[in-house]
Amino acid sequence: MGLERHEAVVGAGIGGTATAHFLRQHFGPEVRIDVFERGSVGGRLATVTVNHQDYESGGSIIHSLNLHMQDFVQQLGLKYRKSVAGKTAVFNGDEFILEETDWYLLDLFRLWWRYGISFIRLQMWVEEIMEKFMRIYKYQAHGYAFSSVEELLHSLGGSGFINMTRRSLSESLLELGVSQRFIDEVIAPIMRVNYGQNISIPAFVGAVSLAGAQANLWAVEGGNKLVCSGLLKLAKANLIRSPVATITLRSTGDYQQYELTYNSQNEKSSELYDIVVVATPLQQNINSGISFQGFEPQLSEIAGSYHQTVASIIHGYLNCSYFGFPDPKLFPFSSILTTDTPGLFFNSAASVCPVNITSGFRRKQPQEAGVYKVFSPKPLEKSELKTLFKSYYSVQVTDWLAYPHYGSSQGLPPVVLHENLYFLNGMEWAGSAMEMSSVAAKNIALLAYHRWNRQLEMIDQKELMHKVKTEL
Ligand SMILES: Cc1cc2nc3c(=O)[nH]c(=O)nc-3n(C[C@H](O)[C@H](O)[C@H](O)COP(=O)(O)OP(=O)(O)OC[C@H]3O[C@@H](n4cnc5c(N)ncnc54)[C@H](O)[C@@H]3O)c2cc1C
Ligand SMILES: CC(C)=CCC/C(C)=C/CC/C(C)=C/CSC[C@H](N)C(=O)O
Repeated sequence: MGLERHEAVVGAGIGGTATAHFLRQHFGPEVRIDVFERGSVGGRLATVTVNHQDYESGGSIIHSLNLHMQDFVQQLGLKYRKSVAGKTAVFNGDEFILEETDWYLLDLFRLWWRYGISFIRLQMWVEEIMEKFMRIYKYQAHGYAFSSVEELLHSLGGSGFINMTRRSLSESLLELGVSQRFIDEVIAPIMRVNYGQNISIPAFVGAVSLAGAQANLWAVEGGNKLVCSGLLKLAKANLIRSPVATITLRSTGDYQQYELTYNSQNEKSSELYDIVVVATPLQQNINSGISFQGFEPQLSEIAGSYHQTVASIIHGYLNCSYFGFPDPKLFPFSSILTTDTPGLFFNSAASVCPVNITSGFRRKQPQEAGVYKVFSPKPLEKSELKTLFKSYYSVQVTDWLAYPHYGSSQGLPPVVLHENLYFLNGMEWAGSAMEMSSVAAKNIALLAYHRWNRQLEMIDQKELMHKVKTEL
């Protein structure tokens, strides 16, 4: 056992890089932090280049109340990129059933006319959930940690939050008094664009998705993945660009460490660590390539699968006729959502802005060649591309195992895999978003710190609302 503590993070997405940053914050300058990455820093935060400009192909939008992401951007001296306004419409395969106009009051009136007060009920529901969710920042600022996702959610919203990870969104909304028509025509299209899934997903992730459809969204100038490379630097972590193959428990007397093996320049290398955080999904269809050895009993397999979503970035001319607008000059929408109509081959299509918006930037008009992002459950066939686009210059396809296939697992995965071995991505099973991984990262750094120092009173404390009010 050396004097210097060694800590490893597997995965350099936003979850892994934020973990490295928070580990440094809590454990101080003395520890060595190695971050392993088998692909690109950023993971599911990635860009593709079209016509000399970069566009987000993975995680793209951030909520104005996502305070960890905000804090990272400020600490790293990065800039906010606000989205450029545009109008949205909902397409059912034949026609637009809902169209946004230039007039806010007219839109409100139309919503009321078609759906009654469903949209007000929904807005209040999302606001209430957001308000409770935001308690996490206070708890984490006071140093409290949670040993499971369930404990964390319970501390924020009691059994109500736990139930929301088990009940479907549609059931919860119907109970709230939201109409079936509103669910089919508004909620389902939002779930399709954000998670490529339907209204049977759990209510909690449904609420996260609805928060992601609010107006106050932003992104990082230059690309969201800049946060990941920035955090690695800020953490003074060593980036090891190799896939981790095995994590083996090694014991010397009472002292336990984890040996990580990896390939470095075609040679097998290994290193011992005191604390390890796995910051990548471990579900079978993701194929992380990590095997766990020497654990008695063996670590159980993490159940569930990840959902395929294909992001196609297309440079071309939208076929407005397909949407019932023979004259593209009259096509007013920048974002097209779709209903859950059998046979509809795409989830959404939207004109997108590059990650660097210069002043005076304007969206391309539909009669001009523009850059569009189409989300679909499978790669688009040539005939489907020709349906959506009159003609195109290029198509860049990123075939993601994007987020949990909600409903493919009962319960939420564990955070603690072994004494000092942690798993970050269980949090995505409550809701997958950059901020959820960041919250999980802060939680694991605090948890690892308190468990290492035997400060058990800082873990899974009850009545935190009251405690943080009375603490200095
Ligand atoms: C198309 C798409 C759109 C999205 N849109 C949004 C959005 O608008 N807003 C939002 O907030 N969220 C969005 N998300 C979700 C968000 O991107 C993810 O929740 C988040 O990026 C997950 O980060 P992570 O670090 O937890 O995992 P990942 O980004 O998956 O990072 C895991 C990393 O581990 C690496 N790895 C795996 N195995 C090994 C190994 N054996 N050894 C070493 N490294 C390994 C991987 O290469 C990867 O880089 C979107 C996701 C997708 C796919
Ligand atoms: C964690 C909380 C409280 C809020 C996060 C809200 C948020 C930003 C959700 C985004 C969810 C998501 C996975 C969106 C994917 S698609 C995004 C966008 N429409 C696109 O076109 O890329």
